[in-house]
Parts: sequence; C-alpha cells; structure tokens
Amino acid sequence: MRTAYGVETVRAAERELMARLPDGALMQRAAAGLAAACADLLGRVYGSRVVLLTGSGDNGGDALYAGARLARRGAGVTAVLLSPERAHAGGLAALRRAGGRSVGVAGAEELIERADLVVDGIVGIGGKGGLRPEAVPLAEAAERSRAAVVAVDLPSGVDVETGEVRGAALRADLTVTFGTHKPGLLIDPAREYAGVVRLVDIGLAPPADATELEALQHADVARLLPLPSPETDKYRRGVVGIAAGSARYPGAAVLAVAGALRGGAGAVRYVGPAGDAVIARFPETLVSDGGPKKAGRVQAWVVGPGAGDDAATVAEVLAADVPVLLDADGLRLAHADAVRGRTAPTLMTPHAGEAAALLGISREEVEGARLASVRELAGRYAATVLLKGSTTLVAGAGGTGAVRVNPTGTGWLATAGSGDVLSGLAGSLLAAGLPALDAASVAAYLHGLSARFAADGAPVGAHDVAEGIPGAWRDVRG
Ligand SMILES: NC(=O)C1=CN([C@@H]2O[C@H](COP(=O)(O)OP(=O)(O)OC[C@H]3O[C@@H](n4cnc5c(N)ncnc54)[C@H](OP(=O)(O)O)[C@@H]3O)[C@@H](O)[C@H]2O)[C@@H](O)CC1
Ligand SMILES: Nc1ncnc2c1ncn2[C@@H]1O[C@H](COP(=O)(O)OP(=O)(O)O)[C@@H](O)[C@H]1O
Repeated sequence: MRTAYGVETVRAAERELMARLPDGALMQRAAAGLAAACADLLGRVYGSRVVLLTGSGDNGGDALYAGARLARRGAGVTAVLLSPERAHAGGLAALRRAGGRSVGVAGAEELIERADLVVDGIVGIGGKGGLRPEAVPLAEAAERSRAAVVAVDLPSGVDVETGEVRGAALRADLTVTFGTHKPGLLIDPAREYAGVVRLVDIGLAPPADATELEALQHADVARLLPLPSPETDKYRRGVVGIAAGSARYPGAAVLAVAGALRGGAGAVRYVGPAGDAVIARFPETLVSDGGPKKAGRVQAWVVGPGAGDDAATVAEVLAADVPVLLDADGLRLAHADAVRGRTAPTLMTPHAGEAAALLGISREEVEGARLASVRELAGRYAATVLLKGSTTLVAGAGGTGAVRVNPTGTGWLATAGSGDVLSGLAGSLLAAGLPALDAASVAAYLHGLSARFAADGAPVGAHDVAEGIPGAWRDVRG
C-alpha cells in the first residue's frame, strides 16, 4: 500500500527522528537523494547549467545543499535567492564552498531559460497560499525553458494537504519528495504539476493510524480479489442485481452487466426495460420481468446507469437490506434520507458533475477540491463514495478515515459508458462480499488497468474496457 500523510503528521515524525540524529543529518539525507535524482535526470552533470530557485525555508536549504553536491561534480550552479537575507545560511555557505554562486531575482528569467536543470526550492510543506507575486515570473520562465524542472518535496504553489491549486504554481517534470508521499502529490490538479514523483527514504516512520491517503498496489488488490473455493457454488460466490438501462439507453444496461459478469459474482440478475438487449449480448444473465423485489435473491444491487426517471425502482432497491451501489440517475433519484437510513452499506459513484449537483456547488469546484468533496459527500450521506474523474477517490462511509486514491487511472477511460462498466464491476465485488471501501477501490483499480491494457496507446470504447477486465485480474494475480 502506498500511503500519504498530512503536514502535521510529517512534521511530528520529523521531530521524533531529528531528536535521534546529529544536527542537519536529515537535511543531508534529503539533499543527497535530491542531488542523485537531479544527476540521473541530467545524465551528464559535468558542465551542465543548474539554477536553484531558493526560498527562505528548509525547502530552499535542501536545494542549496543538493546544488553544492552537483557543483562538486562539475555543474555550473546558480542559486536565485527570493529572500536573500533569509536564505538557509548553511546551505548557501556549502554552495559557495563548492564553487556555486548566488544572485537575486533580477535577471533570473534569462538564467532559467538557458539552464539545463531548474530546481524548485521556493517552498515545500511550509508554503502558505499560492506562489507569491515575485515567484510567478520565475515559474513562467521555467515553463518556457527547455530545462528539466525538479521540485523539491512538492511543486511550489500547490496545496500539499488537498491537491488544490489556486493561482500560479511551478510545473515540474520530476518531484523528489522526502520520507513519505503527501496528499497533494497524488490528487489532481496538483498531481499534474508534480510530474513523476520519486520518494527518497530519509527514515521517517509516521504512525499508520494517521494515514490521510492510501493507494492500493497490485499485492493489495491480489489479496482482496474474491476467488472461488473448491466447494463454492454460484450463490456462495454472490449474485448481483442490476437495475439499469431504459428504452432510450439500453446500452447502459448491457455495459453494467458486462462489468458485473467480470467482477467475481456467481450470477448476474437484470431487471429493467433493456432485457432483450442484455440477453442478446450476454445469454448467461438472469433476466426477470418484475421489479427488484420480484427478481429473486441478490447479495448486492446496482441501480441507476441509464435508468431515466424511474424513481420507484431506485426506492425499491434502497429498501433492500443488502449492499446497494447508486450510480448516474440513481444518484439523482435517491432520497437522501432513504440513503442515510440504510443499515446495509451504500456505495455512491458520482462523477464530478453528479457530485456537484448533490453538493449544490459547481463542477469546477468539485474538480478543484476533490478530497474535500468526496469526504463531504461520504459524511452527508453516511455512505461510501467513489468520486470518478482524473483522480478517482474513495471515501469510506462518514468520510473520516483514510481516503483511497486510485493509481491506475488513465485518460483513455474518459469515454461514454465506461462508468457503467465500473458500476457493474463494483456491484459484483460487493455481491462477492467485499466491504464497500474495498469493492470500490478494487473495482477502480481493475477498471483503470483494463483500460490501459485495452487502449495500449490508442482509443477504446467502454465495451473494450469491460472485455479487458479478465486481463487486469490475471495481471494483478501475477
Ligand atoms: N519534513 C521532513 O521530513 C523534512 C523536511 N525537509 C524540507 O523542509 C521543508 C519544510 O521546510 P520549512 O518548514 O522551513 O518550510 P518551507 O516549505 O521551506 O517554507 C517556509 C518558508 O517559506 C516562506 N513562505 C511560506 N509561504 C510562501 C509562499 N507562498 N511563497 C513564498 N514563500 C513562502 C515562509 O516565510 P514567510 O515569508 O512566510 O515568513 C518560510 O520561511 C520540506 O518541504 C522539505 O523540503 C528536509 O530537509 C528534511 C526532511
Ligand atoms: N481524465 C480522466 N482520467 C482518468 N479517468 C477518467 C478521466 N475522465 C473520466 N475518467 C473515468 O472514466 C469513467 C467515466 O465514467 P462516467 O463519467 O460515469 O461516464 P459514463 O456515464 O459515460 O459511463 C470513470 O471511471 C472515470 O473515473
């Protein structure tokens, strides 16, 4: 499991470690890791032109000590000091001893444009607000420049705790972060500013119960996948009910069933007006004519994809005492009290637009503040919430615990109907007995992986994503 921690937790772990180490040792570990990453990126250090954008805190100190290491290997290193009188004294002295020089911001843009490497040490976890005005032209010059940009700990200007970006921020090709990931490095829009993230181990050990974000890895998903035991039967594996599709959108039903069939449940029941389309494509589906109550036993329901205005079906499903996944029209038609009053788990899977409608804010606000939005929804509805989009997040019911961030997402998923596939897949995992947080995060993981494999660099449709799911399972199981 990859984990990320908030600033207070990181600082507490840092204090604890520093108390056991000689003065400055931690910064030296950080600077050594940073210099090694810069050297890798440069290829040839000797003769290269390196510019350090240096703020007034320890983040600038890291940049200066790393610059000293590069200068000792023959790089021409210039530190641009944003607050010359408050620059890290030890770091600046080390840089000068190694043959580096320092300048103020006047003329810095030209230096940046001619550099091979720009190191962003303006602010790290101590940054407040976005970039200050004097740093904005430097960020713009770095973007214009052909230099590689390496951010120290995190790109300056992004909100380390939330991934929000308000105003200008440095855009990095590589972020070298110390001790642990931070939430902002894993959540868009900040994640995009970070580029590739490289974690340098400096010996920090934050407590597990303070985890802010978790990202499942292959091994975690492999442990959670529901596998059939030798004595299993289709009912023990779980039966998932799909109430989806309409005369207008029969395809949503077909795609949700497609996802469900690949999710590990023993059987898929379908209720709704698209039975003929479903059976034509997937003859193994158990199609029933009545509503959800008459469909026979199910261990989890999926309701909503392409369902139109059928509020009665949504209410009927919500009254069932089994896990329920609410998606698309189901989110719009569900009564908030009916969701909150449920005793069995509820999983809601909105995209940003649907989340915005539920929260009464704009889509842009949700996209700019994904972490706060997913926690808020999970709190308001007492439900597990999977917020879809460029960074898919899953918050457990109540919204207070660690939020799961999906690491396999890809822009190729942004294609009509792929959300329907996800809902069926997650519903199937619920029916197989996974807790809602695991069902949602495993589904998002397999869904993203499947899209990556199916796309392989070229566009795909939602049905390709569904068909790629078995390949994603096999890859995860190794
Ligand atoms: N934690 C760890 O494990 C380790 C941490 N290490 C490193 O230390 C970093 C944290 O250092 P830090 O605490 O000194 O804070 P930092 O990010 O340099 O910024 C604070 C300074 O910036 C200023 N400032 C504030 N906002 C600003 C803005 N928007 N724009 C411009 N300036 C702004 C503010 O001054 P102000 O002007 O507000 O008085 C203050 O002086 C961390 O990210 C990592 O790189 C490693 O060396 C070792 C292991
Ligand atoms: N930029 C993106 N990067 C990664 N995944 C994305 C992106 N945009 C959309 N997705 C994913 O694509 C799927 C789209 O779902 P949804 O919006 O419900 O579409 P539909 O209703 O057409 O099925 C979701 O799984 C979402 O997370």
